[in-house]
Amino acid sequence: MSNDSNLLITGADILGEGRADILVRDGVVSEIGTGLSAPDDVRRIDADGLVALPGFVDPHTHLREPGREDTETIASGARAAAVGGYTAVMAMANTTPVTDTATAAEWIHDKGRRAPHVDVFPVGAVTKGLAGEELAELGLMHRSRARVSMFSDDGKCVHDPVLMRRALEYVSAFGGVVAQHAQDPRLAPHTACCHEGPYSGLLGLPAWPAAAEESIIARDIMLAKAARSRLHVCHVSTAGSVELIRWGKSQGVEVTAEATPHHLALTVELLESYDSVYKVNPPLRAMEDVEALRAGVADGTIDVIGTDHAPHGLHDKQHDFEIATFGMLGLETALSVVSTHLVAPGRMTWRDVAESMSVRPAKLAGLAGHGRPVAAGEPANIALVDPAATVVIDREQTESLSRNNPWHGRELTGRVVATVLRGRPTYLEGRVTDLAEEA
Ligand SMILES: NC(=O)N[C@@H](CC(=O)O)C(=O)O
Ligand SMILES: [Zn+2]
Ligand SMILES: [Zn+2]
Repeated sequence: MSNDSNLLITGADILGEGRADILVRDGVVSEIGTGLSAPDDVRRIDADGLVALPGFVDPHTHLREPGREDTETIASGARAAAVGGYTAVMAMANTTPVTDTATAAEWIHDKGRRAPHVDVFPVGAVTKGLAGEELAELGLMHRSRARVSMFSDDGKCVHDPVLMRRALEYVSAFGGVVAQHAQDPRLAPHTACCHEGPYSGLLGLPAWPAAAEESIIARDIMLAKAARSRLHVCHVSTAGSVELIRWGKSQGVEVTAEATPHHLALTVELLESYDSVYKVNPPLRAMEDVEALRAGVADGTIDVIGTDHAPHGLHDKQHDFEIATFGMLGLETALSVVSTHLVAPGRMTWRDVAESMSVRPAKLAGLAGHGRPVAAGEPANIALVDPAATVVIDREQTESLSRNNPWHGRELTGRVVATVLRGRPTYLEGRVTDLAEEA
């Protein structure tokens, strides 16, 4: 009887550094070499011309379950993740109800384990109900079955410095990390939706100044330093933020940072269309910010690339720009955007992509079975990428339940061809694999 987690991948270019076959037994890489063979009943993937990378780990995904299952479920988000080459995703806490208790975290964790296409891990809220007033049960979430070690009020900023300090101190006891959505709510209130600069004036849209992000990052770096704790900065968007993080690292502060594919490629000029698909938090910035983010990713100041996949329904997006919801899809297109804007121009190697999309996000979130090298003895979590393929993105061709795709109609270079989770293909030949929900 054939085991569906046995696999032979032939002729893959591992990290873009040399061709080899990859033999998988019982979900684990058993051998890497040339001319490997396997019994006839073992599934084969011909990876001629494809680059093999460790399966991607998204440190920042919004699934909308529980609460808005019309826009994304754990299962649909998991399928979209498989299309994008992901084998693990961190599910943000801003669901309804919020993931702010051990019970809620275990619910996501258990449901995530049954989603067969990707490993889903809950992020815990920092404050109860994301209200920014009282710490959530951080310790209980960590000691629960879900073993939460990453905490975030993402969507909202933990703006009270005393609360932020306590959160950092609290999680340092168990090596946890606080992931901050850096937005000072006085400098950039919820109405702010356009990068402050010539365009906010020209378009007459409420301005979101760079200082609203940078002042929180500067403050949090000082708090993390004093607490000797770990700070992660979500979706960094300005050149000044990159400078601050570079400085924090040079001081030995344990600060990590994330950039999204959209902030690495798209700019504020797109808001001229008033198309709400471009409305996102933090907002699309100027080209000099994009350049600084790219340089930050290339030199490792920005540790990880996170999608901030944020599905929204038509009814929430189809409004005037100022009242539409914030956020854009990202899981299915992330690799293609990174390949087009960073790998093809020579700013990043495939090894660098493996670091920022798999190895470092897994470390950040404390995931043991992910972000491991493609090597014998390691779990067979692998993304196979065709670096030469060009794709024209079509928002209707998606596993997501939402359509707020800012890449619609754009041509990108490089795409995921297959995703393997513990030896089982979750995505192959342009299709998500039929896998039964686990019991
Ligand atoms: N990025 C967004 O614009 N939206 C996110 C929240 C967030 O990441 O801040 C969402 O949950 O929709
Ligand atoms: Zn956010
Ligand atoms: Zn987010």
